[in-house]
Amino acid sequence: MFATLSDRLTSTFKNLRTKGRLSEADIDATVREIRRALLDADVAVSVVREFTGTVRERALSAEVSGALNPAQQVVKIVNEELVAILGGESRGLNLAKNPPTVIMLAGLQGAGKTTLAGKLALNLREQGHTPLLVAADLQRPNAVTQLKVVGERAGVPVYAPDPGNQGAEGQSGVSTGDPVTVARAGVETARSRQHDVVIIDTAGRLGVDADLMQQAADIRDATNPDEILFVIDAMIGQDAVATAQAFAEGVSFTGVVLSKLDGDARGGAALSVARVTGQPILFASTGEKLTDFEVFHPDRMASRILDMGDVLTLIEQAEKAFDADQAQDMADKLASGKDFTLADFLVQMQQMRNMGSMKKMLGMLPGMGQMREALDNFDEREVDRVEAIVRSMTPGERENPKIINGSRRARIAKGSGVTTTDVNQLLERFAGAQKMMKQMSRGGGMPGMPGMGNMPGMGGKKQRGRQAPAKKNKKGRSGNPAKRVAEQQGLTAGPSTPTGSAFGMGGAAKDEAPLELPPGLEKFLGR
Ligand SMILES: Nc1nc2c(ncn2[C@@H]2O[C@H](COP(=O)(O)OP(=O)(O)OP(=O)(O)O)[C@@H](O)[C@H]2O)c(=O)[nH]1
Repeated sequence: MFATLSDRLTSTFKNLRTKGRLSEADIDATVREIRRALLDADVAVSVVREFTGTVRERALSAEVSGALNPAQQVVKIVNEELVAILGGESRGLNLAKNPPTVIMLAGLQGAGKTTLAGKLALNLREQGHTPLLVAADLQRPNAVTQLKVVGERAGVPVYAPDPGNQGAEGQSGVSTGDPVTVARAGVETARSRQHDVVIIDTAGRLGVDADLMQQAADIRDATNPDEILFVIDAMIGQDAVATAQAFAEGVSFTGVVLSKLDGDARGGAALSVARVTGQPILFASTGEKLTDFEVFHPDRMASRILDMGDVLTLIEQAEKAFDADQAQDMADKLASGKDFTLADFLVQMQQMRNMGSMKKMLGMLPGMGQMREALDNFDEREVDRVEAIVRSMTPGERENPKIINGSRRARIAKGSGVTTTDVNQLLERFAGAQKMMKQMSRGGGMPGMPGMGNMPGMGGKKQRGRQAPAKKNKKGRSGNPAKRVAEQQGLTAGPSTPTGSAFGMGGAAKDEAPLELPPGLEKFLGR
């Protein structure tokens, strides 16, 4: 995602001086590089012009402040302007006062609407809503079946016209051939069956055409949606703007969903659409699986583009995947001085797996752009191999790896289909990690990371009482201290994942000094 743009921008900033003042020539040279990088990433020309104009103006008039050196000042400006073109503030879905909330999806063929319908439905269901999917894409022969499959995976019912022309889900009088009638009947069904959200999947076409727009507009008029989400493939490059404008005029959408953000596309659509249409990007689709779905936050996306990581999204995904009680039990166990065992490691690994692709997760850490090659070469199967090795051990061996002698190692290797060297390496690495964990739980801090032992929540002091799982409180603020501080400051928080807490690591405390720049950026600029 934005790999090339990210590399180009970060290498531009690296060349900036960190002392003295930037001359006009320095700023012009930097702005030129930024312009090229954005154009090469397929960002719309009008957006690039506006963006670079503002950055130049602000960089020229920036006061030299004691807190930031000139390079940091430019990065800060670019970061803020990126957030602005990505839409500034993020907003959630507009939910109807009188349910059901009607959400209509629109976009070109293959944009990812049907897939998105399933992802959104799952996401809403997980939040306690009771969505109903409506198959109003009757253009493509397989679209209804596809939505049914997606609905089944998401655990969400689908209202679809009956192929036998008996109507949808046994209802009579619904023609298979009329998407407007199906959409209207779908909303009525949702109302009568008390679904609080209806998601209407509509047909796409290869290109923008009058029929497509008319059909979308007719469905809109028949169902009066609370949200019309325009789904756009982030890989379509410069066509994004014309397509978005056509849909904005044709159906007047209220929000954008970027799909296929996982591709190594240049990603220009992401950076152009919100600005050009004036409508916010609400969600991002980042893969083919139902869980490859994110709420879009302009500030976090800007942070990723500038290789400053996206630790908040990482934390949220961890919160979803991790069992808070299990994590707390682990923290308690370590704080009481007990060893972290291979059985614990297995549990941790399973929870990590629930978070999805390791590569994607690692990519959200600050500075990972500089390790892209290593990341690209990261073999997800390595995790499978490690798990297979641990699973081939007996419970006794997992509790006490010291008993694993030569013959046991050979047996484990055979059982897991690896070599004895692989088993040896894993045991060595594990012994090192176990030692580190012990040191941390005694308050010695993390080896090689001076001062971390003094961080709040770190070290051997047992936290009093059970820590509440990192969920939002009644005011909608995060229960996670690091996240709460970040929310208050509008910044990306330092690492404090449930895995972290499982290892006895807390996060930033509430009374910590305010950060001026996201931690990733500070690290990147060597502050
Ligand atoms: N890599 C990737 N593939 C995606 C993503 N979203 C959708 N796809 C794939 O893109 C293809 C088209 O997605 P659909 O959801 O069928 O698109 P659609 O907009 O409903 O298409 P029509 O019904 O023909 O209008 C499918 O193969 C999906 O698996 C994504 O975020 N990342």
